[in-house]
Amino acid sequence: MIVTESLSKRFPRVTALDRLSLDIGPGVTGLVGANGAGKSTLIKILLGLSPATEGRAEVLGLDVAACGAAIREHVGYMPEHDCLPPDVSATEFVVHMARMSGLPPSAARERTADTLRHVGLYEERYRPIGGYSTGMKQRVKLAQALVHDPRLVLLDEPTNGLDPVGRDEMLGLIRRVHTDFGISVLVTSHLLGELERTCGHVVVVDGGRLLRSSSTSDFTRTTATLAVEVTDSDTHPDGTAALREALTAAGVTLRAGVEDGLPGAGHILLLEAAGEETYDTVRDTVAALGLGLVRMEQRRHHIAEVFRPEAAPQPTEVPA
Ligand SMILES: Nc1ncnc2c1ncn2[C@@H]1O[C@H](COP(=O)(O)OP(=O)(O)OP(=O)(O)O)[C@@H](O)[C@H]1O
Repeated sequence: MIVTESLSKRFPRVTALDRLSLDIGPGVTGLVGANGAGKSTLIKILLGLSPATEGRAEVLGLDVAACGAAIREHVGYMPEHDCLPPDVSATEFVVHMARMSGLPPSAARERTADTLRHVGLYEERYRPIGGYSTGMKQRVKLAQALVHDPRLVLLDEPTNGLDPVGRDEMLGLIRRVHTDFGISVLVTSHLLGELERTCGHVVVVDGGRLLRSSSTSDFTRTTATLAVEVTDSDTHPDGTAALREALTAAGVTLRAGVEDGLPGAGHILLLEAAGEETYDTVRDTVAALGLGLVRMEQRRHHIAEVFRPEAAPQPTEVPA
């Protein structure tokens, strides 16, 4: 779907992309990176809207330097920033975008109705966009990216500004773009956690460079950490120490580091989650020691760990 070879983009004061080589196949792919990592710059180059300084890129087999218009015929784009006219309705705007993509009037109206229904805006479709919530505006932006039935959509921070419920709804819609319509998706975010749930593949960029590109399952396997907190008991006045010892003996790998900022941070053990069996081992070990299990949860990954792999909690030898 997308191939880049040593792609660079230099602005006078900053290198936004630095020899980035990617090969992204069909499906839903997440492009994750902190603000300024180069995500929007990459998207603009892929759409043929901004020339690269060096290197090359192909989208759907078309060279971005020569075939921008053809690429935009088959690729939908949801920009990051609010760019919607406040005085027109969602229907008017999306029909207009469909017409701009070359659809005849009747097809444009039909596709607009279908697409607005898909994104959950059917009831409000005749109201002016200016009165919409942030979530509704994001849906209009998604609808206009889908209306011309593209093969691929590039979604730039579609969950920006949304509350947790709005985020989940948007992520659900994005998954359905692929499952219901077979459209491939490249979606950017600065939050690794939300992309892990949505994407089959995750690409991480930092400072315009590729940090990592792998399937989400590989990613989760190598970074999954379980946080476990237990109570003390009369037999084990330091329940955490007793559990640490017992889990080490049971072959569970403990990770260094503490869960800063959480209540009872010093009493939380971090473990490498090797699979479902780790949950069973922890539950059985806690029960065998007669301790109370306060929490056992998969720790949300912190983006800093991915950007600075050396800062990630490493498996550690814990003295028995
Ligand atoms: N037109 C431009 N002129 C100069 N510098 C630019 C331009 N566009 C982007 N940059 C710089 O390039 C770097 C990458 O920006 P880019 O917008 O691609 O990052 P991003 O990962 O999309 O982050 P964000 O989500 O904050 O937009 C930043 O340092 C940005 O300031």
